Amino acid sequence: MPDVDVAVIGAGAAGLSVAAISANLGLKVALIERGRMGGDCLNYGCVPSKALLAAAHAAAEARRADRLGIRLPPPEIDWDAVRAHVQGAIARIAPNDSAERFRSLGCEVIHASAHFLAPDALEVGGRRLTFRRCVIAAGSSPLMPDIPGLDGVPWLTNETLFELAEPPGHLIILGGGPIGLEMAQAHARLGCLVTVIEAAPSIAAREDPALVAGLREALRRDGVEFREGVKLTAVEPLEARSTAEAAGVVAVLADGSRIAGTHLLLAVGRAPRLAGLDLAAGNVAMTKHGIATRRDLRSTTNTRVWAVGDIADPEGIGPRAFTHVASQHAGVLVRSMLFRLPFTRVDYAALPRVTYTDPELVQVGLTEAEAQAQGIGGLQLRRWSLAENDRAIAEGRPEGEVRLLLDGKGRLLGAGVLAPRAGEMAGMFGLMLGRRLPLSALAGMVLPYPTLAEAAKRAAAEHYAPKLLSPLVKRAVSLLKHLP
Ligand SMILES: Cc1cc2nc3c(=O)[nH]c(=O)nc-3n(C[C@H](O)[C@H](O)[C@H](O)COP(=O)(O)OP(=O)(O)OC[C@H]3O[C@@H](n4cnc5c(N)ncnc54)[C@H](O)[C@@H]3O)c2cc1C
Ligand SMILES: NC(=O)c1ccc[n+]([C@@H]2O[C@H](COP(=O)([O-])OP(=O)(O)OC[C@H]3O[C@@H](n4cnc5c(N)ncnc54)[C@H](O)[C@@H]3O)[C@@H](O)[C@H]2O)c1
Repeated sequence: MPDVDVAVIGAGAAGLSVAAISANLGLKVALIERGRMGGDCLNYGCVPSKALLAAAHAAAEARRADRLGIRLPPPEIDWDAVRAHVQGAIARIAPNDSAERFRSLGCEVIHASAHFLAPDALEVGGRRLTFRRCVIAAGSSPLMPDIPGLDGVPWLTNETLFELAEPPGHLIILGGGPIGLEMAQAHARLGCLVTVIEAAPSIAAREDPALVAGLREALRRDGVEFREGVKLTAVEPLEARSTAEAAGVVAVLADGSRIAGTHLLLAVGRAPRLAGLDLAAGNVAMTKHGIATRRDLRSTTNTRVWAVGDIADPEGIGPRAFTHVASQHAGVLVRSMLFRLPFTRVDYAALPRVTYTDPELVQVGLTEAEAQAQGIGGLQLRRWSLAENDRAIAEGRPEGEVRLLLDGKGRLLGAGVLAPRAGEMAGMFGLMLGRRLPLSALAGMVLPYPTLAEAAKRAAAEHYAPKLLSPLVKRAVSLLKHLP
């Protein structure tokens, strides 16, 4: 008999969900974590980043309150108190992810590193643990770019950024993806100088360029400097010239320019945490993106093994590093691994992405560029500007836009939004795309007035407006008016 029914490697968002469901269904579960319970999202990712952004947004709100007739003095940033807020948010959520909670659910929680000994056995803290099924949920870590000089300078990643005892004087951020952009705005609004260096021609290159342009402008207003489409060729240490001056880093760019900063944040993507798992001993195939799985998240080479969360590389669609993907994966695993239901597959067609800047950038489904790359013809775009949304006007924030992408038959392919708190609209688009609802469902929805989400409804209604006001319809109405 194996020691456990399910061995879960990693207690981050993905591993915790799988362990909780398996234990609740009465299975014998070992949950193995070598670091902090809760993984990246709780300790070094979503929670601290959103808590820091909340403080930054409060400072920005105080600075721009005069647009509403409220004059406030410039906000004073108490860095220690901001850090206490960030750590307090983590501490408040931590009990949900704690070893105590998972023990109370019936899991054996083991604080150790796990690696494979055989296709049905792990070594965990010097002990051989045999399993019926193993779920690899070891996550991802920051990708280390190959930059000359990096060994000789101090640098930060999301694992160390939230522990800074003092605010950075000038934060240089390498990478203009969601981590880079969120942290750029957070630090700029908290009073730091910030420069973002992005090697690709544009920040957030995967997103709709029209919405990215609006976001870039908003971040510039906060004081963020951008260097896009230029590579970093080297980094050099910057010696402090006096005790009053901070030491730091000089970024040398391919165009010859040099940017001197106090801190360097690396935010150039993620790498799967494959090292040390000894996957060969477990007969588990990997790719450079993670554990090679089928679309039901089962290993392509070891039928006892599944992978979830950032480390899973499902064939044909690849990994996605989001906490909501980790929970989607857990749902797939319940059906595929526990209930053995056939035809269970991961599908990202309705997956929302939100960059939690202010305004927030949302994309659900395809962007225009992605649809064109797939060869989808007859594309139509329906837009509604937040400048024409009553709530946005009332709040003095008429900025941003909703962009709905439709196919030739008027079916929704994707939705992009730039607006304050736009993430709150993402679920609505996810439901539309996930359930393949017709566009008329959105256009005919009764939404509370005044809300920002009405901009989405108006964009959808734009699709029907020409038909509704056509000469044929007008003629029909003029005939119908004669009826009693
Ligand atoms: C700064 C930042 C902000 C983010 N913001 C968001 C956001 O707003 N929304 C969103 O959806 N996503 C966000 N993400 C992404 C999100 O954090 C990840 O997608 C999510 O944490 C992945 O969960 P996971 O369980 O796959 O991996 P992890 O959370 O990394 O957990 C894996 C765990 O496995 C452990 N482990 C690894 N190897 C072993 C081993 N051999 N033995 C034992 N234990 C092991 C690790 O210690 C770790 O705790 C953010 C990420 C970052 C970095
Ligand atoms: N709001 C959210 O949901 C959220 C927030 C943060 C992170 N995340 C997740 O974490 C993942 C990782 O985030 P990320 O921002 O580190 O990665 P990313 O891969 O999304 O973006 C990295 C950026 O760095 C650029 N880059 C790569 N190498 C470079 C170099 N040498 N010099 C300059 N630029 C370079 C890339 O072109 C890209 O724009 C995201 O893809 C996302 O899945 C999500």
